[in-house]
Amino acid sequence: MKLMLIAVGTKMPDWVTTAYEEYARRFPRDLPLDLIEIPAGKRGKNADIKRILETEGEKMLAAVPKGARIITLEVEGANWSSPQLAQKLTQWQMDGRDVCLLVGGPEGLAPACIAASEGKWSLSALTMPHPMVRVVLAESLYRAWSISTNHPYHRE
Ligand SMILES: C[S@@+](CC[C@H](N)C(=O)[O-])C[C@H]1O[C@@H](n2cnc3c(N)ncnc32)[C@H](O)[C@@H]1O
Repeated sequence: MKLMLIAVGTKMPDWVTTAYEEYARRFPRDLPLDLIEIPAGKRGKNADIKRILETEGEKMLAAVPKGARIITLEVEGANWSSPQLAQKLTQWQMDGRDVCLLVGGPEGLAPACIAASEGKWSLSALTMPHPMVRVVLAESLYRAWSISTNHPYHRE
């Protein structure tokens, strides 16, 4: 099984890329965390935000492999503790389907992505900038993996 982070936004600041890769590179071979960046639509003065969101959503869903489980990152989703996330990760691994984690852009996720979601995950009740979400998500999943494998990274 693989984890795929499908996120709106390219050209992240260096600190985001460095921090994200610091965690992403730690995942084991049998559970890689792959990143697919979806270019954000141009948000000019008279931009049609609804259309931009729809286009971003279409591109995100097109990047999801057939049969994969879609988890959307949403402020109003469910809060999972690290041990709960570790349980979810173990269940997902047993189930064998790839897991796609969808992170929206400045206006959030397209309705089509939310409709396709099999689980809504909130990292916090606070709204975070989408570059920050990548970093917190990668660390949280890495910690969950470390709990599920008794790796010493996670200490109570
Ligand atoms: C800047 S936020 C979008 C804010 C937008 N006003 C909204 O309500 O969705 C960009 C993306 O980051 C993710 N995000 C931001 N904060 C989050 C949180 N606390 N938990 C989970 N995902 C979050 C969501 O996927 C969101 O679509």
